[in-house]
Amino acid sequence: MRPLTPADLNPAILNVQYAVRGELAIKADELTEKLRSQEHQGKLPFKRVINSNIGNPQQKGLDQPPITFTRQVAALMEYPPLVDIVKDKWPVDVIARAQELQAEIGSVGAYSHSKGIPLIRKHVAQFIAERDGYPSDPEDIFLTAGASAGVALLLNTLITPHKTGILIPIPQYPLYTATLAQFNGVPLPYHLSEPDGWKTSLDEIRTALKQAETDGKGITPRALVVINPGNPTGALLDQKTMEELVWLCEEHSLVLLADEVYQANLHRPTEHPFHSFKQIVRRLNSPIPLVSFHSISKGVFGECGRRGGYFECCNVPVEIRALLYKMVSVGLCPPLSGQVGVDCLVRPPREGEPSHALWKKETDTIHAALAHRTQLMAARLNALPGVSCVNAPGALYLYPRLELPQGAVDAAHKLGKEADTLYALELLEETGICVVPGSGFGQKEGEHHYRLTCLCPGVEEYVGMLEKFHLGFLKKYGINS
Ligand SMILES: Cc1ncc(COP(=O)(O)O)c(C=O)c1O
Repeated sequence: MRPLTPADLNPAILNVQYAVRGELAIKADELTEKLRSQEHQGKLPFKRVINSNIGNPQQKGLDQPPITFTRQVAALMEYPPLVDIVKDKWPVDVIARAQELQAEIGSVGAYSHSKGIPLIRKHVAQFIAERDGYPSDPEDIFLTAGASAGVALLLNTLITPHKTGILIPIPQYPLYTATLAQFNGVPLPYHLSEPDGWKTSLDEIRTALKQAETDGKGITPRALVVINPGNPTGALLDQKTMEELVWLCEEHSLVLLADEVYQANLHRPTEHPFHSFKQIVRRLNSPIPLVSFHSISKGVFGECGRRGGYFECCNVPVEIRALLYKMVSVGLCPPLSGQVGVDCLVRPPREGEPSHALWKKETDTIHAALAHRTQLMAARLNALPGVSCVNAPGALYLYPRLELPQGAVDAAHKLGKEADTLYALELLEETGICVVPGSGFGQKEGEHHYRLTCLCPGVEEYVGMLEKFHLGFLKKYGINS
């Protein structure tokens, strides 16, 4: 029998790249294994690997605690007889919530409706209506296994192979480039403006559209992806830019895909508030098709392993919604534990309810820690020679820019790598800190960045390690004069 080789596989799969779990993450796993083995005891220059490469808040070593309310409801959903043990100990609103969901769902071990449990979709619609001040229809809501599943479904649905252009921001979360590669979509990159705090530039988008029109490849631009708050940049869109983006979608008949998974991660909400695209589209009375994504993975909820999220369709014709329903039904249903998580996300305890005080204390503490770390890390990174870093107002990341010595660029090229990859690899080998090089998110030729999360506890020690490494790296490769 002839052996199976990668050449036998779907070539689109071979083109998929996903840096967040790429070379650096693989190396980090190897180092974690080494730290565990007797043979390498004491031989590495650090005691633990710090996973700063991925927004995984509850990861071991980062230790962001789960929200008690969510876990109590989830526990009762998993094992309803638990109520006999906890009924005098846990708040009555937790028990009432779990019983309400049990009455609707039955066992979390059963398949549900393919779009998700109707009652939970109703709660999502109520959450959206309250957030935006405009009604939302539960029939427009699809619960998903995280936002990623929704994004993949929409891209797969919109793409006619090799002909469909999807406008994506650069830098971007590599879910988009990876999924476009998988489904043979054509990325139409538009650059965010770093000197303006990673602002979204309409001119850049128009340039990308013009290029698609004139390059003779017959690409039809079909959708505009906007990530707000941004990953990896943490930038937030202002309402004026959002309005202009909606009009641009009208002008070019584009579907707007609004990735809003970081909507609750706001470090300076008075100065940089979040506005949903749904609100802007409704306020402008715009007819553009909009699909917006949200998730239980981020915010202060951080339940990313539970795989829960939703998307809302707005101005999407009923027959297209029906096609989406057909496609999700092929996968049967999103995980029930994720759906329960979505219910807790969109229906937290209200003021006056017994669980509210603890919920507020826990969520306030996490928000404050994320904001503090972001602020401190940005200030300290900015004080380093050859580093400039936008002090991100949102999301879970910083995306510092590096001016690297020519010696480092040359050394990296000899290894067939980008200089920021070399920087990230050496950072990992010397300190155990795992970050993602900017090449994984897209950047302009000759630029270097890396993305790190603001999820690491012990921020003073952590940033101290980054500083020491950076100065040593500049010395090793010769500081540019
Ligand atoms: C911008 C963005 N969208 C979507 C996702 C995927 O989130 P989920 O865990 O809900 O699939 C992420 C995860 O990091 C993200 O950063």
